[in-house]
Amino acid sequence: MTRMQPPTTGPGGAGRDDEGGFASPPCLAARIAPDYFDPLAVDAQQARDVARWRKAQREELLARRAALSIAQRQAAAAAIATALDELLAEHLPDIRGRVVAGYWPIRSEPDLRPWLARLHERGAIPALPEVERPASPLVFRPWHPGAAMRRGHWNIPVPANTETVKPDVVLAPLVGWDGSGYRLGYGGGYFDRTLAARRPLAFGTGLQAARLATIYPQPHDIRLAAIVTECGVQYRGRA
Ligand SMILES: Nc1nc2c(c(=O)[nH]1)N(C=O)[C@@H](CNc1ccc(C(=O)N[C@@H](CCC(=O)O)C(=O)O)cc1)CN2
Ligand SMILES: Nc1ncnc2c1ncn2[C@@H]1O[C@H](COP(=O)(O)OP(=O)(O)OP(=O)(O)O)[C@@H](O)[C@H]1O
Repeated sequence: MTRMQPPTTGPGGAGRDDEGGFASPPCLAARIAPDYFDPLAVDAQQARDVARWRKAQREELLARRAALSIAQRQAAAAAIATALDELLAEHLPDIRGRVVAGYWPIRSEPDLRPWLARLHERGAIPALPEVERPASPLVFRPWHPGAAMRRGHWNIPVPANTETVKPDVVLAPLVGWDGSGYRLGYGGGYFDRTLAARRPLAFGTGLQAARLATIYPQPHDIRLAAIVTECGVQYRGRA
């Protein structure tokens, strides 16, 4: 995995190589104990620089996305849904009984609820994520069109039921993405924590215009299985 410095590395950041000085890098540690995360395994200055750079990128990408028309967003969502069908057919030809986690769109995210509704008709079990506890992995609850909802963390609507399911596939909405399969989200680290704890197939969904040269992957960032935009499948990981 390539680790790069952000462009704004300050004093004490560039050239230091603190990674590898610990017996167990955090990516392996997370497999042993999913909640384990060692902030000392990365250079503190570099981690701060990356966090600052990501915050600025998020703001710009979110502002650009918000400026799109509803028609542009709907066209993008329809094209993303077509590419997702292609990916699902490759990975899970029989979708019946499989749990597919989407998301309830916020902040101009492509609305893939119609796609989830079609999967429901085909016998799959759609699910939506919920932040049940801050700084913990997401939980997933079954959902179907018309299901009763309530407001969750950040006011995001979540299914009112208290059941939890284990997704076979998880859609991870992208604020930004890069050609190596890495994702920039809203900065809570929720998807990374979720994917570290369990390994469902994770497909990133977002706009082509949200592509960055790199997101400067950090030890906690987990590569997605695929990235899908309105231009089709943009990244495929090795199975
Ligand atoms: N539609 C949708 N639902 C989703 C997600 C998503 O990305 N999209 N999530 C995907 O994970 C989860 C919610 N993610 C969240 C991510 C960050 C924060 C949050 O509190 N952000 C802080 C900034 C954090 C920081 O920069 O340190 C904030 O904006 O104040 C809340 C929820 C679950 N549901
Ligand atoms: N596996 C993990 N264990 C503990 N903390 C983590 C883990 N993954 C990420 N974090 C924390 O979350 C913070 C935010 O991570 P990051 O910038 O990658 O968020 P994001 O992927 O954009 O957010 P989200 O997935 O919620 O949309 C990191 O600085 C890190 O401290």
